[in-house]
Amino acid sequence: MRVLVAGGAGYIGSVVTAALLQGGHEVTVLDDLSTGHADAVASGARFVQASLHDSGPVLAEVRPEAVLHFAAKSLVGASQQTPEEYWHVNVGGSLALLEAMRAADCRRIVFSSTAATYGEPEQVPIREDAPTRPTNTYGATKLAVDAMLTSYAVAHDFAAVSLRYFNVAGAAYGLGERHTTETHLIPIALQVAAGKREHLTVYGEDYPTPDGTCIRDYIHVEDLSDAHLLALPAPAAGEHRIYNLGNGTGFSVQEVVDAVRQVTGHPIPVEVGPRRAGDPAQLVASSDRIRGDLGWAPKHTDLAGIVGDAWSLIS
Ligand SMILES: NC(=O)c1ccc[n+]([C@@H]2O[C@H](COP(=O)([O-])OP(=O)(O)OC[C@H]3O[C@@H](n4cnc5c(N)ncnc54)[C@H](O)[C@@H]3O)[C@@H](O)[C@H]2O)c1
Ligand SMILES: O=c1ccn([C@@H]2O[C@H](COP(=O)(O)OP(=O)(O)O[C@H]3O[C@H](CO)[C@@H](O)[C@H](O)[C@H]3O)[C@@H](O)[C@H]2O)c(=O)[nH]1
Repeated sequence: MRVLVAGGAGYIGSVVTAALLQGGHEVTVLDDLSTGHADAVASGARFVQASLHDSGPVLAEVRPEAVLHFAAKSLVGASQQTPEEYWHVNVGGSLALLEAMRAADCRRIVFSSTAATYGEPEQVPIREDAPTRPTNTYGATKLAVDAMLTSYAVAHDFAAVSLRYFNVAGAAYGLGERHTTETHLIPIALQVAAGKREHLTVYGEDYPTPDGTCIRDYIHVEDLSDAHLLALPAPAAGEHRIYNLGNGTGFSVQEVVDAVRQVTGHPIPVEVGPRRAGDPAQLVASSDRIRGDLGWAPKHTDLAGIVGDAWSLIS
């Protein structure tokens, strides 16, 4: 397939770009490099530096058969400080991309949605039919794009899939997390192990969880990438599917820190700070729907293995 990968210079998009190339697809990456890196784009892909808001001419020229849409602002904490940026990029940018697709007669899309669309869950593991009540602006913007995709499927015959990722981690194809200002738990803990930071701050230990720290479901980026390749051809025209993607096992912040200590052999000094605004206590996925529909199954479910793959790029 001839595909356009929006946000393909970022962490997850660059891994999926490498997998698409390996699968024989023809790939153009569109990315404004606001948080991505041109050198993360695999050499077999064409790279165009452009914003989602200016995607019209790019799609008109490339004429892709499908789009994989990773481009977004994606930090829970920052979305509470500068919500306008999140609405502008995530919702305004996605609308511009969908309109560029319509103009180029491209109606197949896989979108990076998130566990943050659910908010504080009533039940774990979280299924796709759980209530969506985001506790932060980031989740609200992603939920708005999910709704946009349903409308475009109904009104404009789009074939769409929203993949609601839980916490993505690990590395593949020599590509890992590389954010200029890192905010994610595992890379920060690894930076402490590598001596690049003095300590890790745990954001709250008064949550209603067994050890008081937040619980998340960590999914390996390679398993996530497999899901994209399965999802790409799956929906029919007029269909919008939603799939959760996680391992189905929750680990607390404390357990992640312990795994990093074990994998790296370094002490990880920890300070306890206040809660981070917008963080739900517990997010754990049920991925039964994608397992049943598409036969997806994660291969890397062991936390130490996921941490070890990320560490191998740093150490
Ligand atoms: N990392 C996670 O744990 C996680 C979990 C759930 C969902 N997601 C979603 O997955 C996607 C990829 O996340 P990531 O961790 O790889 O983030 P990332 O920041 O590494 O990648 C995002 C990419 O999009 C590009 N981009 C941002 N705004 C753009 C714009 N207006 N026009 C063109 N390009 C733009 C950035 O330059 C970057 O290369 C995001 O949509 C994110 O919301 C990530
Ligand atoms: O220095 C740190 C960094 C994080 N945390 C905690 O660790 C957990 C994980 O945080 P982080 O790695 O920042 O990921 P999330 O905020 O859970 O968000 C990720 O996972 C979401 C899905 O669950 C995605 O939607 C987001 O895009 C992605 O950034 C949270 O409880 C944080 O409070 C700390 O205690 N200290």
